Amino acid sequence: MKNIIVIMGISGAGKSNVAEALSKSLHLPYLDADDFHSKANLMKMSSGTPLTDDDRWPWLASIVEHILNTHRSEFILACSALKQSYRDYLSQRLSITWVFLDITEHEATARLANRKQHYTQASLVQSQLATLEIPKNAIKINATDKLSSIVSRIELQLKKD
Ligand SMILES: Nc1ncnc2c1ncn2[C@@H]1O[C@H](COP(=O)(O)OP(=O)(O)O)[C@@H](O)[C@H]1O
Ligand SMILES: O=C(O)[C@H](O)[C@@H](O)[C@H](O)[C@H](O)COP(=O)(O)O
Repeated sequence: MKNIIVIMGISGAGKSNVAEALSKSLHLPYLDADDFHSKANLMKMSSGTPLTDDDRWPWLASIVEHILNTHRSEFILACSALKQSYRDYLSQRLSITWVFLDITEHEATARLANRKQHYTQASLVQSQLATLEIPKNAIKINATDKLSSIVSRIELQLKKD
């Protein structure tokens, strides 16, 4: 099975930033689940409407298919993976190490309000937190630490596992 490190958490937790930095540090390819959303999903999120399970299943399926169809055997993936059922689905055909970026509503809302050129609305943070089922089997990281400290901590934990 392909080995994937998934950086998960709500919108604004820092998934894309952390996944990109970790990918550089570990010299592994990086994928962002954001790039796999359909136009309909993007329009929904742009208008501040939360996605439903029905919106997310085909999206998650397309990510798995993409990974299985590439020749690389290891990836870093930034993906919200908010519910345990989504994580179970991704784990069916991929061997996954989970990294959970933990962030408060206040901090995530402030970050999204400042983040430019992105479709996600800060108003989605509440529904993202309501949907989030905190993983039990993840490397848990305080998302407000410095990016370099986050990357070092993840690398340390990966060595222990
Ligand atoms: N560790 C961090 N410290 C401070 N700001 C951060 C940190 N990680 C991410 N950010 C900022 O927070 C915003 C959201 O980060 P991003 O990686 O896009 O999150 P996500 O992919 O989870 O939505 C961006 O503007 C980013 O620059
Ligand atoms: O499952 C979802 O509701 C979405 O995938 C969401 O969690 C994701 O976070 C968006 O793609 C926004 O993108 P950012 O996470 O990069 O803000």
